[in-house]
Amino acid sequence: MSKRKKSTTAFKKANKFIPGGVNSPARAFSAVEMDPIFIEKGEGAYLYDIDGNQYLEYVNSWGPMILGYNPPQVIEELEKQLQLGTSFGAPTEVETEIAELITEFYPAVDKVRMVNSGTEATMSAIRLARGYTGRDKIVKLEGCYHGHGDSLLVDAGSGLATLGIKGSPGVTENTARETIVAPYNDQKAVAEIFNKYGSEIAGIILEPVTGNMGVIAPQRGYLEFLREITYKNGSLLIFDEVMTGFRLSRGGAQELYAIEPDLSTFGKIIGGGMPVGAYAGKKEIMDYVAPLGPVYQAGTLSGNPMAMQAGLTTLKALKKEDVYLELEKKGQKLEAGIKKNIEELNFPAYFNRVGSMFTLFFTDKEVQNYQDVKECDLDLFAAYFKEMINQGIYLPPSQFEANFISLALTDSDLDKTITANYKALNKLKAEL
Ligand SMILES: Cc1ncc(COP(=O)(O)O)c(C=O)c1O
Ligand SMILES: N[C@H](C=O)CCC(=O)O
Repeated sequence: MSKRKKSTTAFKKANKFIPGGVNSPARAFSAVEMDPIFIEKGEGAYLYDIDGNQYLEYVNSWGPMILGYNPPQVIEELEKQLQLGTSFGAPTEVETEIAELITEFYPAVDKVRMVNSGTEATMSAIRLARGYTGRDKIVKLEGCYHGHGDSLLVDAGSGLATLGIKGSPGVTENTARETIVAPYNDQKAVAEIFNKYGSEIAGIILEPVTGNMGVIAPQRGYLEFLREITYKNGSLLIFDEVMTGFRLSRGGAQELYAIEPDLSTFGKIIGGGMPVGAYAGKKEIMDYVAPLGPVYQAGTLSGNPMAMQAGLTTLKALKKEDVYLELEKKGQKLEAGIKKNIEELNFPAYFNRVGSMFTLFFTDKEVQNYQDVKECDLDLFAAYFKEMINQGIYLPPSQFEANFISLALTDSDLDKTITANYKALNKLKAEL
């Protein structure tokens, strides 16, 4: 890998004017003790930095770029919209079109409210759950990340897990007290919380398949259990599908596991690479939102036409018949290759994958919850990251994140990744 001198200079300058030099902590490369790489452009499965280096990449802008970078059909629609105007603060037909398309694939969804980020989506869903049930408490699961809304910044994954931040100053004790945390995949812990607080719980929010502590699938029966206990206690089940929506299947994790939540949140893919979020659910609950209902939520740029066009075009591309089969095939190939490497080298690593999301955990144990991820060898992860990036493979720079497979990846890209993975593990094995 050639030098990254320009990135280093750009990072130094950015640090003068931007806290930590980045506009989101997950980008800072803190856990891998490197300077972040400054990007010039993306094309298909590749990113190009300002020094002219090319990277085969698995971050997908943290999930949205399922079609790869710069998909021509999305660019074309964006260019058309650009000529018409970038924002009107008034309704456009494309907002209804995308909402209708979402309801087509999500039987649990009758109505959709668009916002500008996943954070806004989960924040608004929590407010709605509280307003609708007339209750204050929320249950969240350890290691799940739902953006940076106050109520959900407790034992969260992603950047907070990467930086070892348990909560955040600025979130009042009273707010944090209303959020009760349980370990992921632990039915007993949730049952105990409902035994104690059942009638006070507005809802439980979770990533149905986690990505923000790395990829972990729900154990058999776990989501069914959550559905039943919320139903019995009059609480809402909220699936945060910001990452998994239109990613694990067209109908997200709720289709994959055949569970209908009361509220769903979306983001990432539904904006096709433009800033977006959405919360959605059955008519009865969604009609509780203003202007029909008393729960207030608004946004100057909500339903922004550029974001809606990029999102709608992306979702239309994902309607094609074999798209998810193709993603699954790519996932299977990568999984088989990496697992073979681990086995051949007898390397202490554990591979989790659901559809086009995967994580290689640096532990010899099965990974089923946040505690298991925290016990991974994070130094070994950092060393692996460096070996991969030096071979031109750009992975998420934290053990507490998911890798994403895009449709732009070719067989030869996947072979290249498997070979790089072998070389990296082989080198690290010699140093263990
Ligand atoms: C599952 C999940 N929920 C919510 C969010 C917050 O989304 P955003 O970063 O767009 O605010 C993210 C990602 O950051 C996420 O992965
Ligand atoms: N894991 C986060 C979202 O999915 C990463 C994005 C961010 O916080 O910048």
